[in-house]
Amino acid sequence: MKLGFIGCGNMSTAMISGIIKNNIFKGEEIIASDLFAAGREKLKETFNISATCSNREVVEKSEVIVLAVKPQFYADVINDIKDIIRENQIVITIAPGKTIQWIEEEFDKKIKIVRTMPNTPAMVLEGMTAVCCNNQVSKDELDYTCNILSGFSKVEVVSENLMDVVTSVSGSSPAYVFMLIEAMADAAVADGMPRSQAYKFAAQAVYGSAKMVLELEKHPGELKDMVCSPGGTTIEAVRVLENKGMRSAIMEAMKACTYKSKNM
Ligand SMILES: NC(=O)C1=CN([C@@H]2O[C@H](COP(=O)(O)OP(=O)(O)OC[C@H]3O[C@@H](n4cnc5c(N)ncnc54)[C@H](O)[C@@H]3O)[C@@H](O)[C@H]2O)C=CC1
Ligand SMILES: O=C(O)[C@@H]1CCC=N1
Repeated sequence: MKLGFIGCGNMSTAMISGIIKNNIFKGEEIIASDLFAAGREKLKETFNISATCSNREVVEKSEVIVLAVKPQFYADVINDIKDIIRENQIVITIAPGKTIQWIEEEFDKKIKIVRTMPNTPAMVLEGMTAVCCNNQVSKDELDYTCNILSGFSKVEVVSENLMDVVTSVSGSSPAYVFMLIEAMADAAVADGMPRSQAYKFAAQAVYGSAKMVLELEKHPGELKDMVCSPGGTTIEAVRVLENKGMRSAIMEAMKACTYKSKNM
């Protein structure tokens, strides 16, 4: 097996889906484990991968292993597999707050660790993943890992001290954006638009706006000014958003998120 996943939840599903769709690996080259049969059977049927209840089997059979369980289960999972992990295997972590130093200490041996922070837009192949690694990982091995991650996301190598900020700005941020879309749709519904149409209009506006920032290479403030006609409608909305503290609310929320990631 090329790739193994421990945990068959949301992130594993998103990652495996993209990796197979983009022909990085075939289903037959992937194995995944979960304590619960429902999760692993679903992945097995959907992607034609191998599935097992044994985390140790995943480690025995895989070149690269993704630890895709919640952070509070990392210690137990590592404890279960640490005696059979091999020096030539790469361990990919995706949990917030779990530093490379903490992971090395839990394994208690020299292993290759690539710490990452992906996000759920991976489900539609539009993820964003930050990556850093320990010095057991060679340049070629890091490139190989980044290529796997590129199956479902854009990938950028960052220094480890930015990983908590990454959690806030891309790992968790889809939740804030969904809240924005929900609020926009609620307002449209309040003014008479059918709900399904409201989600479509709100989501397409967010999607197109994000695309403008990425592709036009203009400052977001300039793009905002292009929408605001003098004496027009948009500046009225902007005035109310400033008055209600939209920017400050987002900054405070993200500071709380980063703090939590640092102190998990
Ligand atoms: N959901 C998100 O937006 C993101 C999540 N993450 C991180 O990814 C990791 C996975 O998150 P999700 O996929 O959302 O969680 P999830 O709860 O959907 O999936 C985790 C899976 O692990 C299984 N599991 C629990 N203990 C296990 C054990 N001892 N052995 C084998 N399997 C076990 C659970 O049954 C579950 O199916 C977490 O560390 C999370 O913080 C990272 C970026 C984004
Ligand atoms: O909420 C969480 O802890 C995870 C990490 C990033 C997104 N979800």
